[in-house]
Amino acid sequence: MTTSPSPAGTDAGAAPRLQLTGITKAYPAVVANSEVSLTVQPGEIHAVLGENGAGKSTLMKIIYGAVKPDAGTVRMDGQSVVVRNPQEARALGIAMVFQHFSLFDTLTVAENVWLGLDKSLSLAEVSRRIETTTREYGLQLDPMRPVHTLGVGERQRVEIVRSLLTDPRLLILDEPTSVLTPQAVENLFVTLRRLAARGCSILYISHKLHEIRELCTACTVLRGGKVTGVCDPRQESNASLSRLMIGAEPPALAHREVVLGATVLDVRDLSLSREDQFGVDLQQIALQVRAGEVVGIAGVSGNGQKELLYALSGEDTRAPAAAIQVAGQGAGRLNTAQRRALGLHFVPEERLGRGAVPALSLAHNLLLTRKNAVGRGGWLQLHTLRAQAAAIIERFKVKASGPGAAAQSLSGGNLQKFIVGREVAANPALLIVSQPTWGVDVGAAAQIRGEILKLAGNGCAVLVVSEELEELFDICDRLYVMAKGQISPPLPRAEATVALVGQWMSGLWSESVRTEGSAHDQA
Ligand SMILES: Nc1ncnc2c1ncn2[C@@H]1O[C@H](COP(=O)(O)OP(=O)(O)OP(=O)(O)O)[C@@H](O)[C@H]1O
Repeated sequence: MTTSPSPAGTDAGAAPRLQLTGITKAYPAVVANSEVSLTVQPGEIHAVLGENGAGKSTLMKIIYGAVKPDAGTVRMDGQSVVVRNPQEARALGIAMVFQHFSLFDTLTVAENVWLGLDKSLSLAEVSRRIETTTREYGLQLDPMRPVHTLGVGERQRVEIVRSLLTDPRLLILDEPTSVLTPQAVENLFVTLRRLAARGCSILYISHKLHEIRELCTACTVLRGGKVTGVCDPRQESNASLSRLMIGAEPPALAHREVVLGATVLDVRDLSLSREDQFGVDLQQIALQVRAGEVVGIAGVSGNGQKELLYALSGEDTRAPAAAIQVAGQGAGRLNTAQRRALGLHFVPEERLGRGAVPALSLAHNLLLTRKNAVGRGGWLQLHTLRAQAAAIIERFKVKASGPGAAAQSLSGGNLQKFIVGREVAANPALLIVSQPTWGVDVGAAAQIRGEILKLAGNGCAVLVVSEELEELFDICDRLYVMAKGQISPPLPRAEATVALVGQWMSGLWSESVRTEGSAHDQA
């Protein structure tokens, strides 16, 4: 263990809320943290910034007692502590919102929150507190909903509310805003500033540089497991933060000429009743995507996107055949494999579980969506699989020990790059992708968006479902907005403004279509 001074350069006075010194953690294939020092003052909102695989999540899990460091010391309020598990962390007043959720699907929101608290409160009291907290912080959440009926954005809200209820002294948020709408992000920031003003320190991981500059007053940058800089993000630009983090600025997206081909996805009058009590009924959905264009679906999660994606991907086969046409064929009743045979490839929003099997190698994970390495008699051509996985790793710059690495050993952003890469590299005729750059760093986000545009340039029809308006504005030629199970008329990119799309997110498109220009933000 070392006793090197804090790198933050903050002056003495009250002891730092958290002080890490010389934290090191090695995995067989990589040193995830190497001699990391980090100091967080009471009431400080401190960003941890770094490219995918830089070691941010590992460091946070060490603070929270979920991963044991090989070396280094942790001090809370000047006292040396050894946090052996999350219970001990919570006893010290440390709360954490994870990048991957740790919720029980079959239980309700209130039951999940209750499980994470000490059991001095009754379930009814926990439900009441959830209602008060969600109201106070403007986070919509029904305590009685079973978690399996929630979209990812809503699940994230459960995790955030669960942490808030513990009244933490140090709150760790690992990419909390990846699936929140701009309004929800603003609400969250109000919450976090209020918490900080009360003296709670916050460690904030995000790949969104403008958020870090808006919210955080200190920032530690990691690269390859080492601290490469400590700065005040308010004094930095997006470009300078990018340089600190990846050594360069992300490349600008190349502008492209859109050459439209035939309609590849044609959804007409698609109505489906919800399959569970808390789902959303799809009502008369109509949308088209032509070869060569990128079409976006904006909207707050939980407005039918999940149900629509299930119906489009073939996980739900209840739609009338003609309601979903893929490449001119009625596909409503086809399963996922049959739709894939028509050229439809799909990237779901949940990376682990639906997008990848965590315990399997990257090479074997290819088998989920492609069969070209399965030989006659069903024998696997392992060398072909490996070579395909290696090509994706290389092309999408996925940080992994190789094609044999288990999906769960990858950092969140690197797994996302691999899954998107797997589907893009399959050269689909129709790519449907949900939250394409969720959790990836600025360099990788630019790369994934570039690959999506290139695919469209080569004649692929692309449908992107995203809660990030900026992303949709960046890559889409047309936009639809989903609200309450319905879909808006298409909106050309040139006519889409944040205010108008915000208004449509509350389902108010018929009014703005009638009284053009009267849009004001009601979302
Ligand atoms: N359980 C594990 N087994 C093996 N390697 C691991 C494990 N957990 C993390 N790693 C490796 O440690 C490195 C750091 O991962 P970590 O998840 O901390 O990165 P990160 O900065 O949070 O990335 P991201 O922004 O993509 O979430 C990566 O190379 C990752 O593959």
